[in-house]
Amino acid sequence: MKILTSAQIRSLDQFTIQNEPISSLDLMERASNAFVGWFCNQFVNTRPVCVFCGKGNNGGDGLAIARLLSQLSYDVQVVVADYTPNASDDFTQNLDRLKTHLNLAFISSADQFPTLSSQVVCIDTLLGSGLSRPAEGLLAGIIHKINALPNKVVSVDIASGLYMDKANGENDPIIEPDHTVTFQLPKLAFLLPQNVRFTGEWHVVDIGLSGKYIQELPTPYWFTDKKAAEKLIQPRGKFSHKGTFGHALLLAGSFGKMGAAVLSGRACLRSGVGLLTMHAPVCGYDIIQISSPEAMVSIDKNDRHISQFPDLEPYSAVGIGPGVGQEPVTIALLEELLDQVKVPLIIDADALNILSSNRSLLDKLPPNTILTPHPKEFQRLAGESGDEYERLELARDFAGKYQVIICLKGANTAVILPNGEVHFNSTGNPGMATGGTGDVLTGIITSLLAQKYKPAEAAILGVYQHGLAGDRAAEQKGQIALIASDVVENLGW
Ligand SMILES: NC(=O)C1=CN([C@@H]2O[C@H](COP(=O)(O)OP(=O)(O)OC[C@H]3O[C@@H](n4cnc5c(N)ncnc54)[C@H](O)[C@@H]3O)[C@@H](O)[C@H]2O)[C@@H](O)CC1
Ligand SMILES: Nc1ncnc2c1ncn2[C@@H]1O[C@H](COP(=O)(O)OP(=O)(O)O)[C@@H](O)[C@H]1O
Ligand SMILES: [K+]
Repeated sequence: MKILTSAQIRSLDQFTIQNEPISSLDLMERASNAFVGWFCNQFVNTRPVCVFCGKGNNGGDGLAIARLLSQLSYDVQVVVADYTPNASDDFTQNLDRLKTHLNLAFISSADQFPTLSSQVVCIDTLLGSGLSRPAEGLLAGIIHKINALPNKVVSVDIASGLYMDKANGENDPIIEPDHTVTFQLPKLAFLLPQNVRFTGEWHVVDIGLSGKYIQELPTPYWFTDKKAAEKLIQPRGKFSHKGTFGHALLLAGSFGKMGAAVLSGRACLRSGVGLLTMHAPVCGYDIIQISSPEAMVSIDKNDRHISQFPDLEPYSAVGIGPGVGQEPVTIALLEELLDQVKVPLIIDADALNILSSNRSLLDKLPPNTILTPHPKEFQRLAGESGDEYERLELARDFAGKYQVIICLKGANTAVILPNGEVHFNSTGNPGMATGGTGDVLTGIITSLLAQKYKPAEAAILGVYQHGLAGDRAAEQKGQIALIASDVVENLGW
């Protein structure tokens, strides 16, 4: 799915209105119906509702939603923030449709904020995608009052006061909803951890905006949903054999960190590779042979750290990093590997830290190498950034400069391609914030690279499947009990 800017959404609304064609009032009705469909599944009609409306089209949605909910026997109260004499046309028309039926108040001061029982569900339609400056005055006052309530709050399209596609100021008044129900497409703001308070759980409802026009609109930002991910999976042919699915080489582990090697090796095997060879220091031999009988082992001359790699000729992809440490012998190995490797490569964990402290190696990265930093590793690699929008830009610059693919890990891991595209992941959960889950991801992506998935596809699909396995694991064990091995065991293709 694409993620568009607020300006693009505006032009998409306009295109749909002109070309479907549909009147903007009817489109508002459709959007409001889509919201009400979601709302009725979430809150039964014994819950009273208070809709807070601005005077733009988001507020127009609010008025239409109030009418539709009252027709469904919800007890509905409407509060309009009278901050401007200028209301949008569709707001005014919806006000006419509503006026006579409902408990409706215009307020011009936050002191007139109603007293609400804690059962009341607040629907926030003060400001939507048209936000052009931080909320202030009356709107800010109402936002603060709503945020101070213990009540459930649902924002329509986007929390009032939150920009869709750029950073807010630290003290901007913004609604802190329990849910956001957004129209048609996810918004960039929802995908960045700094906005978590201002999104709650978010949900996308279809309002039938032109799919053809969405296809035409250029954007660097994408959201990898189930449909997008499943399209990337290559089915296995009936006459395929293990040679069809490549031979992966994983360089991983050191004394005390052989678990990282085992986790990435098992994830690699569970992701469809034909053959796997794991290269490890002497201390890892028994551990790998016993824990991963399906893998072959190549043993280093060094007891505790890897210092060499086998002849690369048989391998179709190489993964390096999980648990390798940063000993001088391993730094030398990485340099030699970068000089020699001709097949797709993924670099993770300590191998990334080696790149950060030996920056001349960055110029040796083969094009389309995949780097999988968590935020701290990314900061070591690329430097500080003021906020997460800036960090995204930094990552795009870095990916372009070195022609590499960056998987910036976290909730909604962002896969950033050399051409500047950013693909946000839709799977995964906080149960995965536990040691070793990153090693699992490295194994999965190494496996896909060995099977000749294009590096960009291997990164996007690998990140998706990793999160999906984490979600399945969390269903079984719960998020708190989840460990990295559970992610491996729940890989399913
Ligand atoms: N036909 C359409 O365009 C559709 C629009 N829809 C709704 O319309 C919303 C966008 O409507 P609008 O563009 O009217 O935007 P808003 O409802 O966000 O209202 C913005 C209006 O207030 C002004 N404004 C912006 N920031 C302000 C601030 N801080 N303080 C005071 N005034 C401020 C703007 O100049 C603009 O006139 C969407 O979020 C969505 O809810 C939906 O009904 C779907 C169809
Ligand atoms: N809150 C979260 N929601 C979704 N996924 C998460 C969350 N926290 C961590 N993860 C995922 O777990 C993995 C953690 O990787 P990493 O930090 O490298 O761990 P380790 O080094 O211990 O293996 C990443 O793939 C990341 O996307
Ligand atoms: K809103």
